[in-house]
Amino acid sequence: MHIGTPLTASATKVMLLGCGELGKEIAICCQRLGVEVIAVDRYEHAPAHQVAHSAHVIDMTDPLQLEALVAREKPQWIVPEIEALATDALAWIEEQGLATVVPCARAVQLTMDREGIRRLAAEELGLPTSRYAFAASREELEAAVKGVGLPCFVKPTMSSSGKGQSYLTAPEQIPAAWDKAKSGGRVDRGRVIVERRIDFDFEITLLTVRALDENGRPQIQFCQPIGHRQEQGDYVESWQPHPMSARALEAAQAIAGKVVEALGGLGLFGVELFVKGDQVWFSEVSPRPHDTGMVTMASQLQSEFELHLRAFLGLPVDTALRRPGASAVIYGGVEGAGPVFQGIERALAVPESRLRLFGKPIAYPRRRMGVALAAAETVEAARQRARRCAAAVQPELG
Ligand SMILES: Nc1ncnc2c1ncn2[C@@H]1O[C@H](COP(=O)(O)OP(=O)(O)OP(=O)(O)O)[C@@H](O)[C@H]1O
Ligand SMILES: NCC(=O)N[C@@H]1O[C@H](COP(=O)([O-])[O-])[C@@H](O)[C@H]1O
Ligand SMILES: [Mg+2]
Repeated sequence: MHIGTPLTASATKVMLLGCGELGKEIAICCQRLGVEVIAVDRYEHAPAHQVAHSAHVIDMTDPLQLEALVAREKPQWIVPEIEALATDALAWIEEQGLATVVPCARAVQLTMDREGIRRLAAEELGLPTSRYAFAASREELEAAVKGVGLPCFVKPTMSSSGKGQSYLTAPEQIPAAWDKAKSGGRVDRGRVIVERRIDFDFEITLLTVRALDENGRPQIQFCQPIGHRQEQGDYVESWQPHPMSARALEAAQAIAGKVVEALGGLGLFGVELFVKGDQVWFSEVSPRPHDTGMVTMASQLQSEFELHLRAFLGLPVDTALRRPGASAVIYGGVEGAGPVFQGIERALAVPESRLRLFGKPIAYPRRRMGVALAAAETVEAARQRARRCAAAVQPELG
């Protein structure tokens, strides 16, 4: 392929829809290859806005605003980075041949909506998932919870990072769960999914890359499994590789391969799986780099962000592990504008550690503001280092 110089008529242009921590790293990878980055998000000074050639603030769930911006900027590639997007507009843009949606518009439409991806995985592909049902009112939710059984999770159909999610152990919790899903998701689509809780030993993200091989044919490759720990539906710590039995790994790769092949397009996908013994369940999949996959910046030859970019540009990819690694989340802790971070010297004194402070302009207690990364001889040592590094960083209001 040819890469045109940024800001020239022949520029290779990528439009990022969503400019959080994941988008910021994609933008940096684009910059390194001389690819022009148009960064779009719902608020000003989002992390990727700060490292892009141009920045826009629009309501990305409004199809008209999205279509107008694409018509003006004429990117070759559109890279969705967040769930809350007018995905039908992306399908229209792709259909009109205006831009290539990464990995492809259908994959984005299906995965950004829990109903689309769950029905594809369970009903069309026949993959093992938790029991589930959908509901569009409080009364339907009551029936859905009864059908699925307790304990269960209630989640808005369009959300991420645990937003609007509730864990139910008793029927009395249903009204509050409905209200939380309506008000706490990234977008209120009026529908929720009820999922029976899976009693797993551990959960993993299997980063799965669909990239062109040397003959120009799409081929699937896997990264080593990433283990992670979640609190309130949001990841707090991840590590790679996560040890698992050969049979479980084989089952995990088979599930991830089927889902990604069915979604299609070129790019990296974060396939979330639950594992108990040799048994594996599909949970969900992101059509883009995954938050738990930030660890790959410490553990792999090519990070998940570089892999995503290389894959959709049609460039060679290498999913090899470099060294065991871990990541630990740094939360806002405080609430307000212009947070500053104390303790950086102490944090970076941890061997083989690195920090990513995202530059989000506003902090709130449970907002992810940064991540500590570390590598070591073993996963356990890397986890300790990442945790130590993260714990040393103290966000404060400036
Ligand atoms: N059916 C389930 N059984 C057991 N645990 C679950 C189930 N659904 C969700 N969880 C727990 O909650 C976490 C978050 O759920 P899920 O991934 O669906 O939310 P999310 O909002 O999409 O989060 P993210 O954007 O971080 O992936 C899971 O990683 C898992 O720890
Ligand atoms: N699990 C999905 C995920 O991690 N998404 C990441 O969080 C950002 C939103 O953060 P914010 O809510 O703090 O603005 C998104 O833009 C993306 O980078
Ligand atoms: Mg998830």
